[in-house]
Amino acid sequence: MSIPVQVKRLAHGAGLPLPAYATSGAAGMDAVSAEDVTIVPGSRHAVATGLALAIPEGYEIQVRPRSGLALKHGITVPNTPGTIDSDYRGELKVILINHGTDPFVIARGDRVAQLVLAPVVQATWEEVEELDATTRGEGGFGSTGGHAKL
Ligand SMILES: O=c1ccn([C@H]2C[C@H](O)[C@@H](COP(=O)(O)OP(=O)(O)OP(=O)(O)O)O2)c(=O)[nH]1
Ligand SMILES: [Mg+2]
Repeated sequence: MSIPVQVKRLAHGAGLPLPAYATSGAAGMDAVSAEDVTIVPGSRHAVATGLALAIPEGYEIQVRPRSGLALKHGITVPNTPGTIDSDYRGELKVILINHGTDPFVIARGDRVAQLVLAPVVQATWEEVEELDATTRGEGGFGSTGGHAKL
């Protein structure tokens, strides 16, 4: 299933490929950098994509890390999954952080993250005095234990 999403190339995005699915079953479209930039160990950068979007109402785009960059270079998205709201018309940027030991060199055109289109359900609060009882109750944060019963 696919739905149309409007995309506008900004001036510095000219000539770059649009985010694309690498295979027919890919969940995410790989987005490319519109800039040459080096991220030194421990630092962050909002990488320009040269793109602005109009995502249909009722959907969002999630910005997720690429596992290859995470495994090989310690490069990830600190706010993962980044949220691109349907009403955002500014430039889509990919925030990256270098958890590795070496400077990470990005060249314009490098695929830096993946974009996943996802449906959004908004909540309306229904405030109550009492919540229903459950088996879990207030237990959380490891309350069910950690070791599998072998
Ligand atoms: O990785 C990201 C995350 C966000 N955005 C843009 C699109 C999104 O719609 C907007 C706001 O993002 P978010 O709500 O995560 O940030 P905020 O810190 O809450 O800022 P704001 O007050 O603008 O909502 O910034 C990006 O381009 N890349
Ligand atoms: Mg916000």
